[in-house]
Amino acid sequence: MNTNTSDQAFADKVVAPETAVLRTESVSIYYGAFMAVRKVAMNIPRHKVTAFIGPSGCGKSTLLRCFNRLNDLIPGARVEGRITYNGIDLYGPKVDPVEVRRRIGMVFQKPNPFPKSIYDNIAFGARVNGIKCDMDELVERSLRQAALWDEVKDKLKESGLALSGGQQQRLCIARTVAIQPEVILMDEPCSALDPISTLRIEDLIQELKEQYTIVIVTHNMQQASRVADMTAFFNAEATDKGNRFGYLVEYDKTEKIFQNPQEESTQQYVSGRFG
Ligand SMILES: Nc1ncnc2c1ncn2[C@@H]1O[C@H](COP(=O)(O)OP(=O)(O)OP(=O)(O)O)[C@@H](O)[C@H]1O
Repeated sequence: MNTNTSDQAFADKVVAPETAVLRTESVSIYYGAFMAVRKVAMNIPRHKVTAFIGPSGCGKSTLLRCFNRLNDLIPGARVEGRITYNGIDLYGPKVDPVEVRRRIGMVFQKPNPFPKSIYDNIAFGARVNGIKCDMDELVERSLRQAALWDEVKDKLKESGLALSGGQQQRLCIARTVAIQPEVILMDEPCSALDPISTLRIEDLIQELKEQYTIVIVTHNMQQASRVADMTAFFNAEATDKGNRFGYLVEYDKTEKIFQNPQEESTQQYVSGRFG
């Protein structure tokens, strides 16, 4: 196990702390007594795409969910160590998790539009989050940002559920950007989509990073190499009790992870030899 990746000084060399939006300091994550993720120290840079890769069960989604406190909703889940967002302790006593989720949005594996019109999919979330503006303008701007406007502009009153899977996922991205977050977390956003829809979402991710910081979990190695500026490789290791905990093996520029990784296990994983 690479001990550097639990060391803050090392994390600060990979991504300078002043350029980081999110920062984990020796973060371990538990479900009850089970430690799912062990001692992660990493900085997520602003206006870049960071990919989390690694075999199933190594804790990628668990860590991602902690970035917007979605794990709070799972009984028994808890975080040890510190996660900061723009220098503020995300789990501090004065921090409102609802506000955290407004600033740090999430797009899930399976597109999950509301059973409402395309228009209301965007307007509803914006209203609930107290955004007061010209709603027509916000709907158009968000759909344009999600590269969906041209396909839906003539049917805004139709159900979001009537769209194709790829369109639904772009609608979910439009809904997320409408709330004007700073960070967008994506948990395998293309795994339920066909290759063409996948490429559209990947193009969209490239455009969105101009304005947002993106963290994406993906099992698709080519996707990570295509979209991510930084890549974190996680793996799982067995404990004496037979449990497996996830840990960060290596985190660096995507090019380095794919072409010249430091750790042998990273090399094996990115070349498809395990996982
Ligand atoms: N709600 C939960 N309650 C208890 N254990 C959980 C829960 N969610 C995840 N785990 C456990 O935490 C560990 C990490 O799971 P997680 O889903 O974060 O991994 P992952 O790397 O994202 O996997 P995958 O690539 O398969 O999605 C696994 O052992 C999993 O069984």
